[in-house]
Amino acid sequence: MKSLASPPCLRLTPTTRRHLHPRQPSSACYPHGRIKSNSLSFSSSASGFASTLAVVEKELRSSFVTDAVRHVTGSLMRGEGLRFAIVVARFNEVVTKLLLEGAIETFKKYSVREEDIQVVWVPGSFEIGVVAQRLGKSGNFNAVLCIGAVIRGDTTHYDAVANSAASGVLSAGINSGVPCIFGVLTCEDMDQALNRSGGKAGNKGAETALTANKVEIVDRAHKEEEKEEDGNGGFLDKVKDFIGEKIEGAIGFGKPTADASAIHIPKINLERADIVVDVLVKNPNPVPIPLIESDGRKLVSGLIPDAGTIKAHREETSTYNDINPGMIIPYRIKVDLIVDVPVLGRLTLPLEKRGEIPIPKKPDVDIEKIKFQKFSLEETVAILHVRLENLNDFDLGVNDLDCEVWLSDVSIGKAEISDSVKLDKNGSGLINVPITFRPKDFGSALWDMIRVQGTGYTIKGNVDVDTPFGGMKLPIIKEGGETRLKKEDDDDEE
Ligand SMILES: Nc1c(NC[C@H](O)[C@H](O)[C@H](O)CO)[nH]c(=O)[nH]c1=O
Ligand SMILES: CC(=O)[C@@H](O)COP(=O)(O)O
Repeated sequence: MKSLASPPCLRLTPTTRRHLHPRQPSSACYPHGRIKSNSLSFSSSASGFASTLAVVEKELRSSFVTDAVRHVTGSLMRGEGLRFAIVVARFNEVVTKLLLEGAIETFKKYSVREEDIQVVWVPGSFEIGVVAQRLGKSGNFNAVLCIGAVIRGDTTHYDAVANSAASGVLSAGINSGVPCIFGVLTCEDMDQALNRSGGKAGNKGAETALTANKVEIVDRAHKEEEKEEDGNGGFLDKVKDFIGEKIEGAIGFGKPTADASAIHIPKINLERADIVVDVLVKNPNPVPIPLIESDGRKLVSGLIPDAGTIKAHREETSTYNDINPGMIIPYRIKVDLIVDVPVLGRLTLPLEKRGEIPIPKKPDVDIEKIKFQKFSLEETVAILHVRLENLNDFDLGVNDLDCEVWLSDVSIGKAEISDSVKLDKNGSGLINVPITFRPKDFGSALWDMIRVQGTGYTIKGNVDVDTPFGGMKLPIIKEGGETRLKKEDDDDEE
């Protein structure tokens, strides 16, 4: 069996599902200034965390330091619109404060807006990873800077803290899908640390900010998103889904869904089938979302919702050779709709529908008899009693019939009906087709033939039928049949 690879015609009918998630105040999304503890994703529901987290949360509630950020002004270009979190260890604060200042100074140079920087203090470098991960997963930041200073003491404690900080930051990046930049100094002594926090070896905090602000970090995140739109369903797919759920829950932006809700076949014959697909796009967001394109083929574009229905811009034709009555042709429709959702960004909504189109067998046709109502050389009016037999395993509704009729070898004219008749599956039905002609035009042969009681006939034409799969025009033909000729008042039941 062959399959129609793509739909000949797409009609897309998106509908709306609005206000499922009431919009939250925007501060929940982009907090700035002194932040209320409930505006973060940290919550008391995180009871599964070790007691260290309780310490961290206490720190968080009491110690969001944003005053320093408030002093950051200016507007360069590159970092505008990027959002960063900075997790800073309070341990060795004399050093970490300088590192933080260096980081913020650098953001300032890169035009990151103060309201787009969130500073979170944690007790020590050991706690940085867990908080960085939660900030990364919040979906609110392009990158998370991790700042700390581990300075060797007398015991091996240094190694434990330094290694844990490094692996914690690494895990945070991997688990959240958001770059977590390692800005934790690991020094032999305080001198080394001060040299690296604005002293003669520079400021590692500033370098960390630079790394976070580097275009390739942000770009890399975008590229990964694009890859995800290929529908690979990889790691980033999951991350994005996760973020999507979080954001949906938190601020009301959610992933739209698309489904092929109905398939119509408005026209089918032995040469061509038109398939129309109704696509239902549900937009759970409180704002319209732009539908960018579908499958790179620009089938549709517009806002969902806007006026309600978005029409497909083009048709596609697939050729399927050797269509024969009685066949069942499988089809598969595959379209990727791409939408732009606030906060979540570009999402691909893959759409696939499979089905089967049966090609009906044309009805058998027979002129059972021809009854003459008016009988003269000038004008003869006859009723053709046409029996149609449905050879299919489904009902047919006959809506229209047009045909040309030959008696013997003489074409007596065209006839049509616009009555409806239902043919049960494998059943038959009778249609009365009126026809008017002038025997005079056909010479005496036809006239003689009409006067006898039976004759050969040919009928050719088309019937418009309704099937469970849509309306179709089917050919009818009967060549050289035999029929009885009757006067109107003759006994019908004979
Ligand atoms: N010694 C250093 C620490 N130690 C503290 C730990 O980071 C952690 O807060 C504590 O063990 C509770 O879990 N932290 C640093 O940042 N730098 C150090 O030199
Ligand atoms: C970096 C540290 O772990 C340090 O503060 C611990 O010092 P000590 O090894 O002397 O206990």
